[in-house]
Amino acid sequence: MSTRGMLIVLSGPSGVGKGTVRKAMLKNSSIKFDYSVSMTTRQMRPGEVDGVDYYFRTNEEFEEEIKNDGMLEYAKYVDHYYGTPLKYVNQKLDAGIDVLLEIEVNGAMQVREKMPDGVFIFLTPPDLTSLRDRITHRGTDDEKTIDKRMEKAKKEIQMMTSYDYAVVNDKIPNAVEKIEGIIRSEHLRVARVIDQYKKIIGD
Ligand SMILES: Nc1nc2c(ncn2[C@@H]2O[C@H](COP(=O)(O)OP(=O)(O)O)[C@@H](O)[C@H]2O)c(=O)[nH]1
Ligand SMILES: Nc1ncnc2c1ncn2[C@@H]1O[C@H](COP(=O)(O)OP(=O)(O)O)[C@@H](O)[C@H]1O
Repeated sequence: MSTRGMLIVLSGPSGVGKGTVRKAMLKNSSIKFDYSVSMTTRQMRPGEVDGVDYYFRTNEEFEEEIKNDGMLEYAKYVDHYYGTPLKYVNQKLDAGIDVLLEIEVNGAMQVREKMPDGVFIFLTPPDLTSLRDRITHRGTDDEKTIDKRMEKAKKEIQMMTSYDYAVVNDKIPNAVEKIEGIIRSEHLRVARVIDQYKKIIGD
């Protein structure tokens, strides 16, 4: 029997660099995992692709998924729904593949309830000024939305205490290296590997 995959939850305020760090890990890292594409009702940004960046859905479609118990978790964030389709996550974990979720804090806390053996990592900015700079520099939000995201960011950073690990995204390679270290160590936890030793130590 193959060991079940590990669920890795990466959260952090909007603009901290979650997507950038995740893409860097998928591209270069020796760490293997699948990324769970989220569903959202927000508008597609230029360059985004349906099914790759998000599954872009209408409010009605999203609410139908919720009703059918199709979501592992979901939250409203700056007036839009965001959520994790449950089926994909379970399929991958059952196949022994690690899955990474990149989600905001309310959703992460729902996952904690349902899948407590996940690994919960909070990505933080070096400071609030650089967070604002990154969101502004990304050029995807107007001033009003940036203000909303910054207000939300302060509250989100307070939620850091509910996570297992905190990683500062000062430089992308540093953050990637730290997250890789966390994942490697988590794979060695006795609780995760004990099944492989049952033949030696008995039940
Ligand atoms: N709860 C939850 N949050 C999500 C999900 N997908 C994305 N988010 C979060 O929703 C917030 C807004 O996402 P988005 O509009 O793409 O902005 P960006 O992540 O700041 O580029 C971010 O904090 C995301 O991490 C999801 O499936 N569930
Ligand atoms: N370590 C970093 N230093 C400087 N800029 C960064 C860093 N990480 C990400 N960025 C930039 O910050 C902006 C927001 O990053 P993004 O990955 O979209 O954040 P998130 O997914 O958390 O909303 C992007 O323009 C990205 O290039």
